[in-house]
Amino acid sequence: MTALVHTRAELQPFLDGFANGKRGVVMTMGALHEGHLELFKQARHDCDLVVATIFVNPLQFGPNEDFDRYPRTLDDDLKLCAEAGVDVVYAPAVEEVYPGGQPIVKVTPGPMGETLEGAFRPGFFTGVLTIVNKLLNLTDPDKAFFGQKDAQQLALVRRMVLDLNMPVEIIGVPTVRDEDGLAKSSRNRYLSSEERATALTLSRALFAGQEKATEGADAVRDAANAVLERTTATGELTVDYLALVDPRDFSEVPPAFTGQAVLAVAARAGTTRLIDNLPLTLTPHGAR
Ligand SMILES: Nc1ncnc2c1ncn2[C@@H]1O[C@H](COP(=O)(O)OP(=O)(O)OP(=O)(O)O)[C@@H](O)[C@H]1O
Ligand SMILES: CC(C)(CO)[C@@H](O)C(=O)[O-]
Ligand code: BAL
Repeated sequence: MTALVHTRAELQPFLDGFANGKRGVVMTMGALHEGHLELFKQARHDCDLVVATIFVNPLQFGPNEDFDRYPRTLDDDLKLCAEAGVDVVYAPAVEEVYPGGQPIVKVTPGPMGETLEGAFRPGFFTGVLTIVNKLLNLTDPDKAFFGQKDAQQLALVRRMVLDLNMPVEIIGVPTVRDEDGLAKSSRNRYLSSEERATALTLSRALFAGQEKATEGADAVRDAANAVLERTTATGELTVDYLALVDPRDFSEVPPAFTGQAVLAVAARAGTTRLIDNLPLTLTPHGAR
C-alpha cells in the first residue's frame, strides 16, 4: 500500500517511523515509466523507507519549454508506485516548495552546468540543483537515486553534495531502454510513430560510438556522428549536441583520452526534445 501525501507535515510521521532505518528518495516529475521503476527497485533494495517525490518543477523549465503540457498522470503513477513497493509518494504543491514565491537564493552549478544541456537550456541546472536541494531538505534521506539517462544532472547533483557537504549518498542507476534501444522517457509519449522511429537515432548513434571505444575518442565521435547525419540530412531530426565528455566535469575529452567517458546526445524529433547518455571506457591502446 503506497500512501499519498501532499505536505511536509503529512510526510513527517513516515520519516519519524524510520528514524533509525535507511531512508531513500527517488525524485521524479511523474508520468512514470519503467526507468523510474528501476530507481524504485534499487531504492527498495537499499533502503527501509522509500519515498518517491512527484513534482513538476517550474524553476527548471524555460519560457518556451513544455511546463504546461508536461504529462500529469497522478492516478497511474500511484499504481506504478504501489507495484514497485514505494512506501510514500510526496506530491507537494508549488506553494509548499516555493513558500517565498520566486526564490532569491538558488543553487548555481558553475561552468559544469553551462555546457551541453546547460547551454541549450539556460538556467536549467540552477532550477534542478535548487529543487534537488529543497527536496533533500524536505525528505531528509540517507540515499537519493538518479538515472544515468540524465548523466549531466547526476554528475552535478554529486558535485553539489560534495561541495556543500550534504549528508546524503547519491546512487546512479543505469538507463532502462525499450527493446530496440530507445531510452525510456516521460517525453516519449509526445512522439508520433514516425517521430519515435526518428528518435531511435539517438541510441543508435550512442551504440555505434560505443563500438569504437577501443579506437579512441575521435573514432567514437565520428561513428556516432555518422549515424546522426543520416537522419539529420532528411530533416527529421535536429541535433543540439553530440559530445564525448569526462564525467567528472562534462568537458569534451581530447583525442588521446583514456578511461571512463560519457557519450551524450540531445536532439529534437518534431517538437519533442530528447536526451540520451551512454557511459563507456576508452582503452589505452586505441588512441589515434
Ligand atoms: N530510462 C531511464 N532509466 C533510468 N532512469 C531514468 C530513465 N528515465 C528517467 N530516469 C530518471 O528518473 C528520474 C526522474 O526523471 P524524470 O521524471 O524527469 O523522467 P524522464 O523520463 O527523464 O522525463 P523527461 O522525459 O521529462 O526527461 C531522473 O533521475 C531520471 O534520470
Ligand atoms: C531531478 C528532478 C526530479 C528535479 O526536478 C528532474 O530534473 C528529473 O526528473 O530528472
Ligand atoms: N529529466 C530531466 C528533467 C527535465 O528535462 O526537465
